[in-house]
Amino acid sequence: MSAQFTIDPGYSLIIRLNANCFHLRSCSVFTFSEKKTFTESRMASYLIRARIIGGDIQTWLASVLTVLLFIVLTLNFKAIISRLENRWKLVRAIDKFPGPLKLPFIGNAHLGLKLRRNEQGEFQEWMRTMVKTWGPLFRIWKLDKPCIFISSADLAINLLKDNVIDDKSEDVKTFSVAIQGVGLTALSHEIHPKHKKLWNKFFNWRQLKCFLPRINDEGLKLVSDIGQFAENDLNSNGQVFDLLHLAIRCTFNITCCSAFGSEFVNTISNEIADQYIRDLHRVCVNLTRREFRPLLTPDLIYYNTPAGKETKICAERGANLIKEAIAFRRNKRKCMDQKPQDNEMKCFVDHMLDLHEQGILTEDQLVGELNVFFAGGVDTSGAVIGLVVFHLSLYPEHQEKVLQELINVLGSDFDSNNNYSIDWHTVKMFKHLELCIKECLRLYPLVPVLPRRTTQNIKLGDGRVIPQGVDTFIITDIIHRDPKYFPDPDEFRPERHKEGPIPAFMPFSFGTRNCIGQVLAMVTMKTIIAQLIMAYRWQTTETKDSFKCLYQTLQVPESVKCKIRKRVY
Ligand code: HEM
Repeated sequence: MSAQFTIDPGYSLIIRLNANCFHLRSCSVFTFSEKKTFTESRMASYLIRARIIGGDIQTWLASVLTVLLFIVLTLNFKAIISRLENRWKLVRAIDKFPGPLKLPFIGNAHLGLKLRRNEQGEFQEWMRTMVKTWGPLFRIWKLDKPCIFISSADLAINLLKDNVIDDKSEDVKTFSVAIQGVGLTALSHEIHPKHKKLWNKFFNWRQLKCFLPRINDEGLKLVSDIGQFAENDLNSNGQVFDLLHLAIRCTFNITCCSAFGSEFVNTISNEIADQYIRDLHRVCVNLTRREFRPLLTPDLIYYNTPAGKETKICAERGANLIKEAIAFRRNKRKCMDQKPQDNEMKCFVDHMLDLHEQGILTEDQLVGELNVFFAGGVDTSGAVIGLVVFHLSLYPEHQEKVLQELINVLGSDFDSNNNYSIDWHTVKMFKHLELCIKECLRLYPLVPVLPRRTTQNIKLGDGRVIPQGVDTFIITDIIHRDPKYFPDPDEFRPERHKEGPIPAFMPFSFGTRNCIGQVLAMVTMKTIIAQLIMAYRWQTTETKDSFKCLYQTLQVPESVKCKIRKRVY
């Protein structure tokens, strides 16, 4: 006799489909409006129906997904295997280079935790210790990403010359996104050449010559501004002041003028300019720190930390200034009868707006390129002016030599009112000054680490390979003190550059990603320093050992404490 089941009205028969491997809510429901009695065989037929029309929507979805996943996995099996194989090859290739013990999942991320929290020197010390411990070619695992650090001068020269590390490392790209400045510095090696050509059209001699009068004016303004600190009495104690900020403020105006035109410079108050300089500094410090703490890599984590929030605010303020400047120039162009022609004083924004109007640049690219130009020009030349004046104060014999050269070159242009202006022709004749600038850039390269990425597999002499797509950092700071190329490397000896270019000297880098602003920077630095040296006799209260640089994206002096006395001719 078969068993019987009774179900009252309103009750449901729920049949669970245990066959389902996902253990989802895989049930079939039969609801009855009147009392029902089933025999065992009838119940079995319900069971079969339930299996056939099978479960609810999730069950169907899960089954479909399973099938799809299966198809995708089968089709991509080869790709997955080849990815795993590539990863394995990459790990094997990178681990042939020496480096600290790597931990599972985090690699060497824990090393960043050891960095001291002070800004000055922490990364330099870290870098020097690593080079001492692991040699001129070592690797670091930043979470799962490998990085190769190079401080061998010969290898660096070859890599830069052969243009095989012409992409930019991940951190440059992150940096550019953070400052809303995805421009020339961060572009991938595929599109970079096209944009460099666009920039090069602007950076020609004729164009740069047009900026000299403005550079002269800003230099004279600086000379006049620091007049308040000058001592006339030979023996009295002069007032000590910090030249660094004033010099950066001067190059801020020069960059602003070459980027956006002199009308826009005149609309910028001291507060806004100072704020921009401070913001740029904070962003550089914060983002460099972030690079050394890979656990802060995800934006979601970083931008919720105090440093991340500060970075965002500072970067946004900077980008807004650039957008304001573009809007200002657009309005100005609307009011102009004629746009400036090529042989007239054209600022960088005009050049870029022309390209935008021709459909060559998008609005984002326009903002990005101008942001890079501005950030690239503000902190750089100003910091080096401070650096050079400090060294000329520390080594009075070189200050005297520079002065004699200036007097010889400028001749009758050099009148008693200090109303001299330096032209394109004379600036090239400041030879000893140029040697001093080069020697300062050797001892304190402004970009102490060149952050690149390999664009192909690079086979080294000993058979090891740096695979394509690996972040590669060239430590110019150490290369510039290689005794093979620079005997007595810690000595300030400008004459070492007299014989012509030294291959391991790379303050502006070389190859396709070299500094596009180097001529503008050199002309600016030479003009301003010449004016400062002609107007005043410089002394410093610091010593070679007490002088400190901040070592982050850029290596800039912490301060340049000086005393000056007006020169009488
Ligand atoms: C003393 C002053 C300067 C120094 C020492 C300097 C140094 C450098 C270095 C070393 C690089 C190459 C980084 C690399 O190889 O990865 C570079 C790139 C660059 N610099 Fe300068 N720079 C200076 C001034 C300027 C100025 C005044 C500007 C602009 C107005 C500028 C704009 C740029 C740009 C746009 C790049 C990227 C070039 C590219 O990727 O093709 N720099 N600079």
